Amino acid sequence: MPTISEKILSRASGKSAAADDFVIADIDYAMAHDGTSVLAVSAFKKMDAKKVWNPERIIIPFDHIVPANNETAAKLQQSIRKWIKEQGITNFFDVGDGICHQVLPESGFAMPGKLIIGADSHSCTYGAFGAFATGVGATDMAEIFATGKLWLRVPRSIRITVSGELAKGVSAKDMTLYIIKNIGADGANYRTIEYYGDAISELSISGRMTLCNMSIEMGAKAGIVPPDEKTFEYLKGNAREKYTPVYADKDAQYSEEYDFDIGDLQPQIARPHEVDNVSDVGEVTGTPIDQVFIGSCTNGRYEDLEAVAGILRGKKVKARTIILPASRSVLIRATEAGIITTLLEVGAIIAPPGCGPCLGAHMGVVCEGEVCLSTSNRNFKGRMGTGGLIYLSSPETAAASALRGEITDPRGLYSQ
Ligand SMILES: CC(C)[C@H](C(=O)O)[C@@H](O)C(=O)O
Ligand code: SF4
Repeated sequence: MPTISEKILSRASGKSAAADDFVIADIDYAMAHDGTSVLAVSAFKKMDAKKVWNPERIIIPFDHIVPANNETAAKLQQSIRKWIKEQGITNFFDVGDGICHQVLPESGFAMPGKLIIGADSHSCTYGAFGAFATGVGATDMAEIFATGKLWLRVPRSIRITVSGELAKGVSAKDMTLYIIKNIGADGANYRTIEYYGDAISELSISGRMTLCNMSIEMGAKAGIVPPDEKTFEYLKGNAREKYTPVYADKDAQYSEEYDFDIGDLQPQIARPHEVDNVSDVGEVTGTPIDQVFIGSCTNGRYEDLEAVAGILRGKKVKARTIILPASRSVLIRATEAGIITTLLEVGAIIAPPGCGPCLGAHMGVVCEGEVCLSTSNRNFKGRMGTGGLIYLSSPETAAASALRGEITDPRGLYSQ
């Protein structure tokens, strides 16, 4: 009996497909950003393709190196803007609009039951809305641009059930890091993770995006939260088109099943240089930090900035603190709520929406020996600058640590 992936990929390929089958699927939406569109367009041209299959189903947000940091980036971005015009692609989000994985959901492209492919590994974020969404390389994207189709092996599925209530100061990111610690960085290779349980239902849409976003950090092809009232509420007046929610059958076959209880969960930290090198914050408390980065497609949303401002309000940061809201609309909302003023007053730097320091591109690159606490999703060696050490945490832990200039447990900082 089918899982969510089997159902979505059966619908998209027009045949009844089970795990391990190969299918050629029709893509609902395809995304490439400034980084990968350059390669995808070059492959598209090499294939001698002339016109994209459907200019309305291609989405191109510029987010990785925005605004352009040098002439090379400016030139590449110029060439993609030109191609977008030639092709009549309407869903173009230029510099400053935000990170692809934030912009797509905000713009109503991430819908239950859809098959969404992005030329970016964190495209699995859209699983937070019940879509089957995954990342591919630029040449696969070129094939989609040309034909609207992609071959896929239908993934086996893992069922993860999470129960219990998160304590104050402990959030979706801690839950996510804890799951990664237990599953391991390759523990879900080429699987779809389906997330269930009261702790998942309790998560906000933003929290579900954090969780699904990091499914790739366990090797997963996709991570899906079955859609519920919160999903439908978010999509009201926002969804691009009609959608049909897809759920697994009761007796669906899972390759592995895991149960977690997060009732006693402590804030979690991923230590350098692996995402699954996770411990309770208590084990690293007091580690001096040079920089705090709050942002990325994992934790740069309004809810994250609100949590950070709640901890920092009226105080002063000791570590340099760089904040990039995930999108223009996050920045507008945070501005209107006074959060941006609060963050500026505490001594933080607000940079324009985009990926920025997350991948060591610009606006917060670290050097040899520097320690950065980041709310992003990867702490690979050298990612934010050669020789830099990256710890990953929740926005709450990042804020508390910024205040002290060392890794700090955020619990207990609330009513001071
Ligand atoms: C640049 C891009 C291809 C890359 C990805 O696919 O994930 C980036 O977004 C990242 O997070 O490392
Ligand atoms: S914010 Fe970071 S992880 Fe997300 S898409 Fe950008 S570079 Fe990749």
